[in-house]
Amino acid sequence: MKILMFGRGVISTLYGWALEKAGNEVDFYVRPGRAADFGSSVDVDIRDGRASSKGKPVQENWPITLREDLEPDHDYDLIIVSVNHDQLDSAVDFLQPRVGGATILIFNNVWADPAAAISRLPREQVTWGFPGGGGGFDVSTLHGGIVRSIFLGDIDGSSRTDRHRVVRELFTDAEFSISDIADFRSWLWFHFILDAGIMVGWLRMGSFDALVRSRPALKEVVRLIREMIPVLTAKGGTSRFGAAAARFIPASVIGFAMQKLLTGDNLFTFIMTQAQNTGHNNYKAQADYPRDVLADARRLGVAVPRLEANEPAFR
Ligand SMILES: NC(=O)C1=CN([C@@H]2O[C@H](COP(=O)(O)OP(=O)(O)OC[C@H]3O[C@@H](n4cnc5c(N)ncnc54)[C@H](OP(=O)(O)O)[C@@H]3O)[C@@H](O)[C@H]2O)C=CC1
Ligand SMILES: CC(C)(CO)C(=O)C(=O)O
Repeated sequence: MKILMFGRGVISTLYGWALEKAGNEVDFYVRPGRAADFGSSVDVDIRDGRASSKGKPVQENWPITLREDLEPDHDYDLIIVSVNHDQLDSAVDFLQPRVGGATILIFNNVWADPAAAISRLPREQVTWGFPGGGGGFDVSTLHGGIVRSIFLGDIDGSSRTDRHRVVRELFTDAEFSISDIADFRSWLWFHFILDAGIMVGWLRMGSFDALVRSRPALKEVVRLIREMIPVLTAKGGTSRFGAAAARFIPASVIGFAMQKLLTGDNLFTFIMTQAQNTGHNNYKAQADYPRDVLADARRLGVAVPRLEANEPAFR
């Protein structure tokens, strides 16, 4: 398959690498003028969790093809968009006259209404997913990892199309396993709330390491997540299993489980540590999550006193 990764960010590079190794042709679209900054290869220093749960170490210099334009009659089969949630609008603006016959996979956080966010694209060409991996760039070296699982979801029937099936096959052929999510809009919003809670804790404690070492700080993250769930439902989402668990299981129990997961010798901890150590999550990237949830809470009249009390950390 001929694939265009939109941007040369962390997720697009990780999954572009995996998909090219699986036999696909992969190019990157970058903003005009950026190709020279990025150069013609990436130093990859990652763990590949498809073969083993701890991840097989990979270190290589990977030659890549960057392009600074995209003609409307291009012949890409698939365009994978993985940008920061506040960049999705501009990505859609760019792609709207240039979709051609390609399937678009939106593969990032979304806090807007997903259907509205892509309303300028041909709806039947759009599929939805979310990465399981992550990390960050240290200058031109990519540090992080991919886990075996990726998420593919349904928004308004999008998972019943042939295009969705082709995307599914692409990832399974590349040795990924798929977690299918029926109500992906609620899943995306719950995931965003999780990130918002973690980012408040991270900002307050000064680092991800400090956050995961502190049981009280993790407990506070759980309480924040719990408080934000009504924002998700006020937006029209439903309280899924994760949200229900966050609501009814005591914060101390979830805090304990989070600490076990986030300090353990596992690929997830490794990925988060790489994201932290490379400075991938700068202040803006962290503060955007709780700030956007708070803005919607205020707009929808949902009381979030705990989040408001933490506002100085992310204003
Ligand atoms: N990194 C991680 O550990 C994880 C990230 N995610 C999620 O995945 C998504 C992507 O994250 P990540 O890859 O880390 O982000 P990055 O900031 O590394 O990558 C985004 C890339 O998209 C480019 N881009 C954005 N808008 C445009 C545009 N209009 N034209 C051209 N290029 C554009 C950016 O370019 P520029 O720099 O020039 O703006 C950047 O290179 C986010 O939603 C994130 O929350 C999910 C799990 C883990
Ligand atoms: C891992 C994290 C919080 C930051 O890198 C992220 O972007 C995500 O999970 O959505």
